Amino acid sequence: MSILADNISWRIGKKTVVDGVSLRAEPGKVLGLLGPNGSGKTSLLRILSGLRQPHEGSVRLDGTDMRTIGRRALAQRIAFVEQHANTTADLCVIDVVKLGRFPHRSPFAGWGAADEAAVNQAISRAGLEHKRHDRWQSLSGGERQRVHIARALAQTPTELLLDEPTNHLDIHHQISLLQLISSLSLTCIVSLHDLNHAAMFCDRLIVMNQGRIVASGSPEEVMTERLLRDVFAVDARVEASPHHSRPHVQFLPFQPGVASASPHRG
Ligand SMILES: Nc1ncnc2c1ncn2[C@@H]1O[C@H](COP(=O)(O)OP(=O)(O)OP(=O)(O)O)[C@@H](O)[C@H]1O
Repeated sequence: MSILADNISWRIGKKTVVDGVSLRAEPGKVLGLLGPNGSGKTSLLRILSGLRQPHEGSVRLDGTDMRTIGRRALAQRIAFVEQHANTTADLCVIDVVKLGRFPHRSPFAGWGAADEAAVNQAISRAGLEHKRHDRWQSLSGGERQRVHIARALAQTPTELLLDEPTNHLDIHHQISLLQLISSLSLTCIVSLHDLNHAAMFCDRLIVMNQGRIVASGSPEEVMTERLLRDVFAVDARVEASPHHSRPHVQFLPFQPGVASASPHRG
């Protein structure tokens, strides 16, 4: 067991954004978080990362209530790559990645061999060796995204949470990032919009709608034509891929003259 959320809810004003969510994320497995825009994925990830307290329910890390774990101890084990992460300071790639070591360093300890190894491995895994001395401001959106992922890996977390990490990446880097995530022996929770990538690389999937979990299970159990119609308001055919045997979704065009029902949001 690694992350266990029990019946958590979070509200803003009168709106319940996360509504009675329970989940379990396990070491060495990738849990995919799916759902239409505004269904509560980011809000849930912020709670699971400890950035936000749920109004109801609890999150446990290896059985310990997260509220009783100090900020530094939390930062030593959970890395969270947010969707619109930015860095305004005038830093180079290597400096941003080094920030990932911050939770592990004491004020009196110098930069050690473990720090150096973690940063180098993270830079290499994110495919950024040739960019390590480039300035942050000179990077493209996708390169910046990969630097944030490298910073999270340099943190050497046991839990890695990523909010739409493939957003700005070209297809090569999307696939290589998801392959990297699925090869790590960490507890990973990743929100994704690409349903085929989710089916290919996640061990289990959770689908959210209006703050609630409406489906969970293996990609085969979750990725059904009915769910795609009911939750995402798309007509699609789902078949086992002959190449990787996971479900593969083929989307059909909306019928002319038939208004597509957009997913219902609160
Ligand atoms: N701080 C906030 N103030 C007001 N509304 C908020 C706040 N945080 C979240 N919400 C609302 O809660 C809902 C869920 O937002 P959230 O960002 O968690 O959804 P999401 O599933 O990650 O969406 P997307 O796929 O578009 O990134 C949205 O309607 C959003 O506007």
